This record gives sequence, C-alpha cells and structure tokens, in this order.
Amino acid sequence: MKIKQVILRHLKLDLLHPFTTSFGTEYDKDFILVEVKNEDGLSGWAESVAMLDPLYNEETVKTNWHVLEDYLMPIVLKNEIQHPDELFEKYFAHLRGNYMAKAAIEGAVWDLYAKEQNISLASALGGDRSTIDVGVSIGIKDSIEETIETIGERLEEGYKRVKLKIRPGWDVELINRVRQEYPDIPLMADANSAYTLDDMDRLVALDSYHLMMVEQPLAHNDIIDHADLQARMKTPICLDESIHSVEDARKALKLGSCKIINIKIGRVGGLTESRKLHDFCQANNIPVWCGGMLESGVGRAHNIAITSLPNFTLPGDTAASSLYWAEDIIEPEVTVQNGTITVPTSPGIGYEPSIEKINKYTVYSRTYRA
Ligand SMILES: O=C(O)CCC(=O)c1ccccc1C(=O)O
Ligand SMILES: [Mg+2]
Repeated sequence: MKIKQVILRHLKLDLLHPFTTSFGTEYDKDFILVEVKNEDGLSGWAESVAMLDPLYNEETVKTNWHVLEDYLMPIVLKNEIQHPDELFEKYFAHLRGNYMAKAAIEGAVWDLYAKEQNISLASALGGDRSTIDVGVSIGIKDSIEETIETIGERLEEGYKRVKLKIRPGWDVELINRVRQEYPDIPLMADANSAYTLDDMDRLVALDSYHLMMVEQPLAHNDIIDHADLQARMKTPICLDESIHSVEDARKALKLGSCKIINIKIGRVGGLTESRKLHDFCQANNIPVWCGGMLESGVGRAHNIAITSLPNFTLPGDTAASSLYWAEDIIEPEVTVQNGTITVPTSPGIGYEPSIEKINKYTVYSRTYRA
C-alpha cells in the first residue's frame, strides 16, 4: 500500500442532547477526521475519539493533532506496507501511548486497505456477523423521572440493553427506581472511575439489582483495587478505561479485576490491537462488547465492523446516528431496527462520507503529501 496524501480535519458537531457522565457534560463534539489517499485517489477514513479536554483519558484533539502531524503521518507517508497490521505492530511500536491518535490513522489505512481489496472492513477483520445487537448509553439527567422516561423511549425503539451513567449520589436510588419500573430489562451502569474502595458498601449494594455488569467503577488506571472489589461483588465488573492492550487484559484477568471487557478501538490503539484483544478474550472466555465515544458516523462505521467478530456477544454502545446528530457526515446514516444494525457488505467501512457535510462542519484542515 502506498499512501500519497493525508488530510486532517478538525470537525465540530453539535450534540442534539447534552451528554453527562461522572467526569462532565458534553454539549458538542470536536474530533479529528483522518482521510488517507492512495495513488488511484481512493480514500480511507477514520476519526479520532479523543475529546477536546483530557477528562476520559489524557489524550485531546490537540495532542492527537501533534502526534499525528509530527510522528504518525510521516511514517505512513514514507513507508510502503503490505498490510495495515504492520502499522501498530512495527512502525508505531516504539511510540508510547497516544492510542487514539494511532487508532485514527491506522483505522483510515484499514478502510483504504479493505477498499483496495474490494471487501468490507468487517470481512477484512475476519468478522462474520451480518447484523449486530446494540444497546444505548444514557447520560446523567436532572431527575430520575426523566431518566425513566428516556429509558422507555429507547426500549420502544428496540435497543437491546440500557446502560446508565452513575456517580456517587446518582446510583443506588436511581437503579432501585429504574428496577421498580423495568424489573427485567438488560441493565448496566457505567461510573467512569467515579468511585474508590471507600465506596465499597455503596457499590456492593448494586448487587441487589441483577445488573449485567458495572463498568469501570474505580480509577481509570487501576486493576488492583478492581480485583478487591470484584472479589466482594457478585455483579461482573467490566473494564473500560483501564485496558489499553492485550497485556493489560492479561494482567487484569490474572488478578481477577473484571469478568467482561469493553473494547474501544481508539482506547487500545486501533483495529489490529482490538482484534487481538478480542481473540485473547475469546480464548479466555471473557465476553466483550464495543464501547462508544459519541462518534460521528465514520467512527460508528468502524465500531460496527469490529463488532462483527464472534466474541462481541454483548450489545454495544453503537446507537443510531439520529440519537446524537441533527445530520451525520455519512450516507446513509447509521440506523437501528429492533435493536440491530445491518453490517454493510460494500467495500471498506460501507458508509460514504459526504464531502459536502464534512466541509460544513470543518473548523480547520490541513493536507500532507508524500
Ligand atoms: O453513546 C456512546 O457513544 C457511548 C457514550 C459513553 O458511554 C461514553 C461517552 C464518552 C466517553 C466515555 C463513554 C464511556 O463509555 O465510558
Ligand atoms: Mg465506559
């Protein structure tokens, strides 16, 4: 593969509804869209899931731009590769961290690779599902009543499980009321690292509500305290923030820190490592599901492709475009029917980025040539 040109764009999309987690409220979405072009003018696309502020993890739009421009892009423009796996495994291996930046350019190369092979990204990754089951992530609201109403709407739309964001003070009472209203729905909670072991009793109290799992209750970089908590809790712990690699997962399983893993392509440095993490979890009987980062349609398309792998046995967070955006930047938009998304079979990500819409939301862009 020969990459002739890379275009970085900083896009800004307004969220239809503010999204509140334990770390803050998002009103809009700033992200870097990466386009790589080969000599035939064929384009591969991906987006970085790093946010404007370092609240979920330490990466930001600006750190990603710097790392992409000064380190990753020169590598991609200089070296001819046979397969996208080489990027993460060989060319990016000496560069520490910066997972989301690496994933953004690697993902664009994966899309281009699949298009050059004339196969879907899902098949290029070895995925074999024709449809995937999806759930929805519901942010922290002003009241429990409002949350219950929103859950009702999402269930009506067919979503296969509901994830509620929690934080200290918005947890046991919330889940208790939701369970009174919806005793049997597939339900889980995501704390985004809002608790410590001092909150053990409050977290263990969640065991009474047969949740599918509790996601990342403790520190973003912890696997030790999570092991203590998992030993005390019946509810499976799912790790999100703490897992950046197969190695992290291996250590977490060794300690007993979790029973489920959320795979986010950006958090682990790309599709190559996501697939390896998937395979490792499959071999160790750990179910996985695909997390979300309020992506535009381009990121959503990548999530759909990776979710077509067989060990993604739990519904993920890839909901319909229309829950987030007045207008998405891909055609068609991502739609959900009866809680499922049809995995596209056309080449690459299988959704067409609209240049017209992309231009409309681009704040700044720069083109780099080989
Ligand atoms: O709807 C989505 O894209 C998932 C939303 C979500 O839960 C989330 C959004 C932003 C940052 C972190 C997370 C998370 O899964 O922890
Ligand atoms: Mg999470």
